[in-house]
Amino acid sequence: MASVSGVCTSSSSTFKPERITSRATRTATTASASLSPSLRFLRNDSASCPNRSKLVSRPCDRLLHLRPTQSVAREAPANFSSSEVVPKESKGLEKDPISLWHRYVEWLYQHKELGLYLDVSRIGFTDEFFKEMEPRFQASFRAMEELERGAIANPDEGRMVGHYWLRSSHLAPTPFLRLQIDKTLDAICKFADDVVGGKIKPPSSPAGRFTQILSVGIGGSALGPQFVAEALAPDNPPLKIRFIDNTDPGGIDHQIAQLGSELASTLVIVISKSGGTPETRNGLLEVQKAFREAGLDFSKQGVAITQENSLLDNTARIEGWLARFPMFDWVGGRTSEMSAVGLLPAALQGIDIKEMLAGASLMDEANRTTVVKNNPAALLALCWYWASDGVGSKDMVVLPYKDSLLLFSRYLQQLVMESLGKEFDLDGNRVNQGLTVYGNKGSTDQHAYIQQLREGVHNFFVTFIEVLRDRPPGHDWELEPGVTCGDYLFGMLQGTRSALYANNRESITVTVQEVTPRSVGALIALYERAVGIYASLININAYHQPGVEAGKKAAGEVLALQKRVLTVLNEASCKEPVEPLTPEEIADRCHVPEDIEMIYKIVAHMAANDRAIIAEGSCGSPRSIKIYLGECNVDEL
Ligand SMILES: O=P(O)(O)OC[C@H]1O[C@](O)(CO)[C@@H](O)[C@@H]1O
Repeated sequence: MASVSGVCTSSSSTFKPERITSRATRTATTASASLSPSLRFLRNDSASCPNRSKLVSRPCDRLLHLRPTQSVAREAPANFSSSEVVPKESKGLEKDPISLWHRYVEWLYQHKELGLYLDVSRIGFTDEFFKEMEPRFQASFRAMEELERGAIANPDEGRMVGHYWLRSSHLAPTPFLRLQIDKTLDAICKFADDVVGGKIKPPSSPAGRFTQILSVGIGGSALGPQFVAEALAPDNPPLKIRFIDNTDPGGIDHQIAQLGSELASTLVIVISKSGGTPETRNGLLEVQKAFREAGLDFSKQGVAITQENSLLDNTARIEGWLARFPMFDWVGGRTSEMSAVGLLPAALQGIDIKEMLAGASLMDEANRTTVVKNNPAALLALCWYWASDGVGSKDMVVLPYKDSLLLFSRYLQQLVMESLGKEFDLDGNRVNQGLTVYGNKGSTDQHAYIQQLREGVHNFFVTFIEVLRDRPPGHDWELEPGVTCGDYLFGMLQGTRSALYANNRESITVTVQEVTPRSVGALIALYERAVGIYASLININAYHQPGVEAGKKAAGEVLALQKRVLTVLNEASCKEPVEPLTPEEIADRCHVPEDIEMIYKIVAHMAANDRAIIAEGSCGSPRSIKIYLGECNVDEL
């Protein structure tokens, strides 16, 4: 790969993962030993689960049977003895501090070069569980290996899944793909260097160079860049970034208004893999309108990141936009942070993208070992499976104790939930799988919902993200004798971890030295692989999102219905005198009486936006209203 100077500082690295080993006697928790007989049956009795011994591809039926038990627990009345309904894993966690210390040391994973640690000691999986899962992990490692070799790992869409190649192009299955990856990276670096260096400049800005980025995209075409900008952008980046990630006109207006006269020095990056996502298209049209109104030529400031020949790509090509970068068919939106989607905005903000790639590559390498205890992604998947019974029975609360990692949980929400939340498994069985992710940051959340986590409904496990370095060297000070501000943050994390565990709430802790491009790249890669391994354990396709289509289709139907409503209203409004209509009358004239409720909502929305007038009644009593259009459009009659 050509090395590029400037914003794309090149880095080389060698990899040597290392596990902290200990001669201390292993004392894993014996959670199951102290469970009631029936609860122990639920967790450990493999004889009762015929599939258990040959668990290669689907969650054990026995585990699926946990769902009713848990809904009983949630719905139990206040006077119901909680000990009768508390799920099995909330009991019997190891509490002896010395045994816990041994468990901590025994299971602690360290990646020396990345300065990353993974502590799974506060998840109560047993040795038996670990052994039972081993063959399934070996199967998932084989699946990951095939995926990396270019297998069609997304069978529904007939696609390869190649986000791992983006940071190690030599692994791409064909020379053509390798070339595509390397060429794109070089093009990103060159473009970013030229923009930051002022070689590529906006045509009519007094600043004489680009000062702002407006990123238009949604889902995987926004969440990674948002997370990385928050985590890594310097205090004074060469270009500041803001996002339009919705079709909310108010939000779009706000972003454009905030840019003000700097619109003239704004680089607009429109990101959409498919190139046809309505929210992104709308954002683009709104921004183009703002450019027109400001007398600016959008094409000189517009950049597209999309698949070749998509609608967006063709638009950008025909209109002669400033630049176009490819998204590859084999990279999914939610795993696209290391493609042009994430790398271009990052490089433009002065973030060292080669370090991000190096961190991800090192993490991928570590996750290729087939020894579960030495494989951090597998350890995460193991914990998720244990904590949520392999069926998502518990939610994953992600708590980074670092402001700059605020958006990590939001980023993970899509990565995990769009990947794992599936109705059917790969064999076509209805499984309704998933793993719910939420969280913001510590210690802030301690003053919000952690009260419930400690004492309320026990439907979660926590992942703490710890950052050891509080501030850059030389900036720290003691705000009271012997104690810094960062010590408080550290204390809050450790205190919460202990307090939750004391109340049988399990947790994982991921620790990094600092928030750097390298550690952020590694974190992304860690979770991408954990999702892949976990998906394989539960036998689902992590790389498609059929469920999203239903909402998109329904939205399209609403808009089609609105057009029919407008036609009917226009006809009535062109009459002399004007004929205001009730929702029922509109529904009848549209020949869809069954859509009356939606028609009411459509006219109420139109009235709220001065596009229709309520002649009689009020929206509080839907049957009472009569509505017409303020203007009659004769051309449409
Ligand atoms: O990049 P696109 O094609 O605009 O899609 C945006 C997002 O929409 C989805 O397809 C569905 O919500 C996501 O998977 C994707 O990240």
